[in-house]
Amino acid sequence: MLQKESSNSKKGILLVNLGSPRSTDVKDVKEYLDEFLMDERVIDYRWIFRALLVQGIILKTRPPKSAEAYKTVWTDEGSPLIVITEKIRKKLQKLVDVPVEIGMRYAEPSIETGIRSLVEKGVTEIVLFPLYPQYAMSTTETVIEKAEEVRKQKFPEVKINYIQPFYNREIYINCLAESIREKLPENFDALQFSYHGVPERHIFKTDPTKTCNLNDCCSRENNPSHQFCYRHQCFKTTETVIEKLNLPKEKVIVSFQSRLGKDKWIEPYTDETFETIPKRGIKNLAVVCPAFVSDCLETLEEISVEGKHQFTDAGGENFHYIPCLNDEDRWIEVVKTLCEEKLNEFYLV
Ligand SMILES: C=CC1=C(C)c2cc3[nH]c(cc4nc(cc5[nH]c(cc1n2)c(C)c5CCC(=O)O)C(CCC(=O)O)=C4C)c(C)c3C=C
Ligand SMILES: [Fe+2]
Ligand SMILES: [Fe+2]
Repeated sequence: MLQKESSNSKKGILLVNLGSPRSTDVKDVKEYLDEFLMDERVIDYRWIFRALLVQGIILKTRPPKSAEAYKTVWTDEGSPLIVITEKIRKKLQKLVDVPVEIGMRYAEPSIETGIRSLVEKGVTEIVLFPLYPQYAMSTTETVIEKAEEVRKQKFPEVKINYIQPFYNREIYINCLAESIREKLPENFDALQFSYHGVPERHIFKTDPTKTCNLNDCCSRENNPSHQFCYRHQCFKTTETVIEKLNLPKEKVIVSFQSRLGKDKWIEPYTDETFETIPKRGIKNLAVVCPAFVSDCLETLEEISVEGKHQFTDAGGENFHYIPCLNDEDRWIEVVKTLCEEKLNEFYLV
């Protein structure tokens, strides 16, 4: 179906996610954080200042704390993020007749490892799928930059076609809405959409129009800045999902989690929201994290464990975490459709 008989080229799919440390040992967590935070698209300071902050400050204190957090979510098979990405791969592989591999932006299996595995199977044309619904410099952009660097240096004969952020694709929104609908508790006072945050500066930096003011601009229809505005894309995801769910806006909260450092990140902050909403009468809360397609440290520990404590300590009664899409069959169908669209584009060029 997807392999063209007459073509000499062989196609393949690479699913790319963020990546996790090799193990929960402090030295492995340190190595992972070093690679992650020294990425100029994550901590976007000049090299010398980034090195001073990351190697001089963060890596001196954070690794043991992060390692403890990872221990609370680690499974016998390994990091949830990698285990779930591998499950997605296996299910997708059953539905398509081209090889499917995974690659992580940080640590192993790396993007290079993934491309190499495909090349060893004879693949010359790759559809690379960054598994992030919304665009961010620290996610989609860094994945594409890294893959291009690896391709040019190690596999110049290979072509790569990139799947773009899919927050505005109806098939994805329908899938997410259905998944949430099935998991919502019968009674809840509010549904909170908690997205991973980014520093405000990142939004300004990637705005080609230099018009986004991080305010009403992000919610306005048809603004050319939206293509690279993570904040807009998170709001749009929420808006279209709640429309499908027929939920009134008054019952919905949007917030941004996981901030790091002293810079101003996009607001409101998830942890502060958990601590203030019980006082506004919200005692029964459902929470979903649509910036992640697979559960990971940031959902399983920061939200389901820490977030629940923050909410109940502040007077909240019931905290219901709604898992990510993970390897749900309807999500695998969406992954397949998005990959097939890009595989077919190879035939058009
Ligand atoms: C939408 C996805 C993500 C964005 C945007 C993002 C930006 C971002 N993250 C950090 C710092 C950290 N993130 C950490 C973990 C982590 N981040 C994402 C996704 C996004 N990050 C995921 C899926 C995970 C979990 C990985 C896992 O193994 O499960 C961590 C490490 C954990 C910790 O020590 O807290 C850090 C650090 C920055 C600075 C940033 C944007 C600038
Ligand atoms: Fe915006
Ligand atoms: Fe992160």
